Amino acid sequence: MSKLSAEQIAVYLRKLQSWKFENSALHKTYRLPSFAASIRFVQQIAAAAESANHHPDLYIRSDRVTVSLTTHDANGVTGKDFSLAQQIDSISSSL
Ligand SMILES: C[C@H](O)[C@H](O)[C@H]1CNC2=NC(N)=NC(=O)C2=N1
Repeated sequence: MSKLSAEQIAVYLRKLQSWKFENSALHKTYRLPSFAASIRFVQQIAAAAESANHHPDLYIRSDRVTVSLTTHDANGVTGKDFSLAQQIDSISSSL
């Protein structure tokens, strides 16, 4: 899968909620009620990542989880990143 152009990324970003594109990756920080909830959220993200064979970078800081997505094999953002971002948003809305 080849990386998306800046124009394509801008179009896809409008379909997502509060994701940012920076340094060739998608980023979003989620607020959770507790550190334990952050860990549970990350476990659900991990399951979705394994199913997709597409893995985010995760930064956990107490009640905040920052998700960063890029496609290593393409050295940029691809449809796989947007697809997993949508899955992670739906996980967060079902918490
Ligand atoms: C061999 C395996 O399919 C690849 O390494 C997968 C695993 N997870 C991945 N995750 C991400 N974010 N980008 C990739 O290019 C990628 N490639």
